[in-house]
Order: sequence, then structure tokens, then C-alpha cells
Amino acid sequence: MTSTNAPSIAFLGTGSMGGAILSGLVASGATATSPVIATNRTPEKAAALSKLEGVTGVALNENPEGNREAAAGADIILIGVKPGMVPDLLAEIAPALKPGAIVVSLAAGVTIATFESILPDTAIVVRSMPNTPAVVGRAVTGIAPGTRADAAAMAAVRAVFETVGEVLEVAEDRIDALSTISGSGPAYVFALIEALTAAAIEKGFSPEEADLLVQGTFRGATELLAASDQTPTQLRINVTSPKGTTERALAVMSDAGLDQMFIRATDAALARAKELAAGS
Ligand SMILES: NC(=O)C1=CN([C@@H]2O[C@H](COP(=O)(O)OP(=O)(O)OC[C@H]3O[C@@H](n4cnc5c(N)ncnc54)[C@H](O)[C@@H]3O)[C@@H](O)[C@H]2O)C=CC1
Ligand SMILES: O=C(O)[C@@H]1CCC=N1
Repeated sequence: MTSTNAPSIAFLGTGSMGGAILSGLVASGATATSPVIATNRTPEKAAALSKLEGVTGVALNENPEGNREAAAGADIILIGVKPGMVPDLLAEIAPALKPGAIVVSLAAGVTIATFESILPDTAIVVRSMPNTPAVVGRAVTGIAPGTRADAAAMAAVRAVFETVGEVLEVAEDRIDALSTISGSGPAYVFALIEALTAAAIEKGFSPEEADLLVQGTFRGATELLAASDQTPTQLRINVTSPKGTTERALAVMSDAGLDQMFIRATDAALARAKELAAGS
């Protein structure tokens, strides 16, 4: 532990997801008192990471020992590489880990069993599934304990993710399902925004006008939901005048199978997680 008693953290693989968590941590002020090492491949990205307060960026293309060195000094190591790269990275850092180091997976699909089969018995594994709104402190992160993760380890990992949003602890057998909802979820929301924006442009609005209308509506609706004590169902009903225009639009969405579409979409994501678990 550092002199602040905050755990020292290493990010191995600082791309979209690792970078989102890191920038959320920086924005929270956490890295000012508890410095972080963040590895990635290129010197350009490492230089950009090093500009963040309390962050040392390491370029593996310049320092091939970077992952091992970062892991050796860390209490909590976040594994932020693509799922297919995880086993090689774990094998690389395994000999360097401090006893009791907590290794946190960000990877979709890769199981705790895979992590624990490669890492030493002294390492504690926690599987997580965050999402990119971590950048603005609005992540939703699922965490699941490995076989050696006790309450103290889970509390330490929860504290990291609570810095960038909300945390839900689940058993590992729920984490792939959780990933299909909140891990992938921001992409579903952005896809809906893209589709409604295309509809606005089709109705004759300029792209700038369409962005204002659509993004303002998504922001307004979610902020209304957050501020309201009414359910999403009631808030939808409040917009939908009997025999009015919204009713017609929602009927089209219902006929197009909106509810079933999300079930099929999340089923497809779940099936892909099982493929990733099998290493494909
Ligand atoms: N993008 C997302 O919204 C989410 C991603 N995840 C998971 O996060 C992980 C990373 O995904 P993304 O950030 O989207 O990918 P990404 O491709 O944006 O980031 C991966 C990073 O790893 C670096 N890298 C490659 N080889 C490396 C190595 N040997 N050591 C250290 N760094 C290395 C790359 O330079 C890159 O910066 C994946 O396992 C994914 O399943 C989980 C939840 C959400
Ligand atoms: O698409 C993926 O595989 C990752 C996991 C959840 C969000 N992004």
C-alpha cells in the first residue's frame, strides 16, 4: 500500500474501457493522492496518459518489461486488453505479482477459472464488467468474486469502481448476462440516438438541428427519470396522449417487435460471451 493507504493501481491495457475508468478516476481526484501506472502499446498514447494527473503512461513498444514492472508494484491490477490477449498477458505478469495482489478482469467472456489457472495461488481474482460512462463518473459495473476473493478484496475493488459510478456485486454465473445489459448497453443507447437522428434528418432537419433535438431529448428524458419518483412506464404514459401522435409511433415500434428485439440482441451478446470463454 502507498503512504495514503490507498491501494496502488496498475492498468494493463488502457484503451476504450481501461482509459474510461482511468479518466473517471483522474476526474474524481483519486489519482492525485494515489498514483497509477497505465500501460499500452504506443509511445504517443503513453505520453497522453502521462499528462493526466497522477498517471504514468508506459509504452510497451519502448519498454517490453512495462507490464511486469507495473504489475510488480501494484496492489490492484486491472486487465484491460482484448479477451483473446488475456491469457498471454496473465502468463507474462504471473511471476511478478506481489502476494495478495488483486487482479481485476475487465474482459468480456474470460472466466475466473481461466485467470486462476494461469496466476499463482497467492493472487486474488475479481471479474468485473464496467461500462464506458465511467469517463463521466456514471459507470455501472458488475463485480464477481474469484475463489480467493474475500470481503476485504471485494471492498477494495468496489471502492475503485465506485469512484467512477455504481457497482453491483453478482456471482460469476451472472456476469455475462449483466454484460449484455450494462456492459454493451451504452452502445445500444448510442445506436438508438443514431437511428432517431437519421429519422430527424429524413424529416428535413439539418444534422446540427437533429443533434440538438435528439441528444437534448435523450438527456432530458434520462434526467427526468433520474429526478422523478415515477416509473419509466408512467413517464411514457405521461407523453402518450390517448388517440394522440405518440401512440401511433409506439404502435409501430411495438409491431416491429421492440421488446423481443432487445431479448434477441442480448441473447446474441450472451452467446458471443460463451464463445469468448471458450477462447474463440
Ligand atoms: N469497450 C467497452 O465498452 C468495454 C470493454 N470491456 C473489455 O475491456 C477490454 C478492452 O476493451 P477495449 O478497451 O474496448 O479495447 P481497446 O482495443 O480500446 O484497448 C485495448 C488496449 O490494450 C492495449 N494493449 C494491447 N496489447 C497489450 C498488452 N500486451 N499489454 C498491455 N496493453 C496492451 C492496446 O494498446 C489498447 O490500448 C476487453 O477485454 C473488453 O471485453 C468491458 C466492458 C466494456
Ligand atoms: O463488446 C464487447 O465485447 C465489450 C464487452 C461489453 C462491451 N464491450
